[in-house]
Amino acid sequence: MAQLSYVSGSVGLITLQNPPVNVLSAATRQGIMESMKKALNDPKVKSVVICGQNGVFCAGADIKEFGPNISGPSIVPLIYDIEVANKPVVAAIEGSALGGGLELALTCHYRIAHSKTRLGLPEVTLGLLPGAGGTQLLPRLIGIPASLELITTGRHITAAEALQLGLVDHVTQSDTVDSAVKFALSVEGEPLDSRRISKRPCPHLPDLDAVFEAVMQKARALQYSFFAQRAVGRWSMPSGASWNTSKARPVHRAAVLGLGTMGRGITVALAQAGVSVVAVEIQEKQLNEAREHVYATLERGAQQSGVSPSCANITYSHDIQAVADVDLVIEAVLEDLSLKEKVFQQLSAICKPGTLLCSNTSSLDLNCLASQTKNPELVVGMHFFAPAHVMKLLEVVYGSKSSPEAVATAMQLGKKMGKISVAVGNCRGFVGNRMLKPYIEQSYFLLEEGATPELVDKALEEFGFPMGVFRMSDLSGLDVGWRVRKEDGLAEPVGTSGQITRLRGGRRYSPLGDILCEHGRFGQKTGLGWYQYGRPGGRVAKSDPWVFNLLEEYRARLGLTARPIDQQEVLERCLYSLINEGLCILEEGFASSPEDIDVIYVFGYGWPKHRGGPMFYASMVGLATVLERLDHYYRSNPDVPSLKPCKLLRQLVASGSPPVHKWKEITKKIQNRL
Ligand SMILES: CC/C=C\C=C\CC(=O)SCCNC(=O)CCNC(=O)[C@H](O)C(C)(C)COP(=O)(O)OP(=O)(O)OC[C@H]1O[C@@H](n2cnc3c(N)ncnc32)[C@H](O)[C@@H]1OP(=O)(O)O
Repeated sequence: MAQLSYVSGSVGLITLQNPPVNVLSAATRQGIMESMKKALNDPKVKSVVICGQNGVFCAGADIKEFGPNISGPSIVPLIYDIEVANKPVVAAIEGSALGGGLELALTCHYRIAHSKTRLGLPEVTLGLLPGAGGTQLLPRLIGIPASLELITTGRHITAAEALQLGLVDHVTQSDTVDSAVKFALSVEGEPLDSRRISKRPCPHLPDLDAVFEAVMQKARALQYSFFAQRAVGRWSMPSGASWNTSKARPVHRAAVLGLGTMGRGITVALAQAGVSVVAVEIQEKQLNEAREHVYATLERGAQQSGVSPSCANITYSHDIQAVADVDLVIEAVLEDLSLKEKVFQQLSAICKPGTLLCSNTSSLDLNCLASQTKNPELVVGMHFFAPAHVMKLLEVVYGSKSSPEAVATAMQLGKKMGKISVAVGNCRGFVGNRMLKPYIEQSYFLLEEGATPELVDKALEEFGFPMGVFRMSDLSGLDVGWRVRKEDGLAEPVGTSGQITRLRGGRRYSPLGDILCEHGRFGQKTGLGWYQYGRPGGRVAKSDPWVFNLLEEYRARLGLTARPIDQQEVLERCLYSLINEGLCILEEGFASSPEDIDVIYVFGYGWPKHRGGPMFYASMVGLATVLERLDHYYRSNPDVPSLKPCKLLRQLVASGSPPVHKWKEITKKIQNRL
């Protein structure tokens, strides 16, 4: 299970031999112990290299051995013997060094890693803590903050990151064992005291309490998120109706109308949930493409999950009459009010009595759609997020006439589809997209004032978003928002000369996004947006000098002087304006609790889970701080209403900034007064 051989005259090479990933079984530990003893007692051996067979160093403890009766030698004396050895011991790390495998490497005096190696302490993912020295050695080598992060998340890191952290001494692209042997030869006879990690002092941190507090905050945010996720299932409506008092109807057969990207994803999600689906698309070509796409997606999903595909659950039609006998219809046609109104008139005439009519609209007024039907109480929004069969979030939107039973049914169906469903009121953009508006608006204003897309995205990505606002906009398509702005009468042609106006209806407006669209730059789909992607459909964002020139010319045309903008300003302006909008939504009663908003942001908009969500984050930062910063920015930007702190924020601060779960009392008081 571990073999000692001799190489290059004076190097004892110990090879772990426990395929496939050289776990530290009893026999392997025994083998390492005996080989080590032999090598250290052999006067010919001046240094030792430890490596793993078949390109893998060691994946840690043998998980199969876990239990009350572990046999074989304990790991602790084994690692102690390596560290106190009077000959240099070098770990030749390739493949994986995980858990006990990394701890074994940490007891060696030097670590040489191949560039493709992954390292980590994943014990936490198995409900354990590193017990073979990792918690003591790692902080002494790479410091407390980085160690805490690795130990509490179990994250695997690359060799490059390990080198940067000081976890390994050298990274090689060539043969790892050869490199380690050469390295061992070069350090033979050198003093080893400074190489014994356990002898090093733990690095002193002046702000140790703050570091631990930050970790505790993360833990609090994750615990909050856990309960928030469960709380949203206990939905309620301003009328007082709730999950407690409303019964969902069974949905055995559903229809999806319109088989574009969203309709296809919804069809897949329904079929996977075991619901029989009638998929309707009036355009023959689009219908055939959708059928193939849905089939392929279901096949792929079945292969991954090991269950049989649910294609038999779906029938396709190009005739809207096919929806006549379903229990529920989800309309997913183009985002065009007059088209959707017509569809709702037709559905109301065709469907059997009692059929629930749902719209996947992301922004249109649900009441307008409901007013086209004979039974507006049966109309609700089911706002899915793309790709609909993957994304966890579903906003269930109730209009002014939606019945509690209709909401209960949509919530229940969402649950059956594996979604985290949140019931929200019918305001423009509902909850998620409404809050996104000031966030995007601020990012444009920051560009006007001197920032670059890179600077803004970096700040947001370091905060924890998977993508900054510009990268995200490029991914979702810049033309989508442009179409809405044109319909709203906001986007006007800018051209290359003449006056650019930055005011619309008395409030500041940035036409930067419109200018990009006028140049045909719609984001990844056209290969050009805020970044360049090499080709239409390209995924890798690269800085684009064209955008920098555009920003310079734009500022010059408007007489704006670029100023330095730091990450803190980016975060404060983008995040606090988004938070402020969320508080307005609570104040107006379109979301029933801060947890609803937080769950929407974590599961639909990439808000980092360890920061709880925008409402929880605001309470962590301190509501008084958020208020003070918004006041500050609003004073210097009085034409930007989204920076004006809302009544609820002022009221919360005046009430001593209570914790999130107590906000409801204050929201109720404000709503009663309205
Ligand atoms: C005495 C103990 C001293 C100290 C104790 C410290 C605590 C620990 O070490 S806890 C264990 C920590 N390690 C892990 O969590 C690693 C888990 N493994 C992996 O992450 C991956 O397997 C991998 C090492 C990254 C390799 O991935 P891949 O190449 O995709 O192969 P797999 O199919 O996942 O694995 C191949 C084969 O090996 C089995 N296996 C992997 N790790 C372990 C393990 N730690 N214990 C037992 N078995 C392991 C895996 O089940 C596969 O086996 P099959 O029979 O083919 O299913």
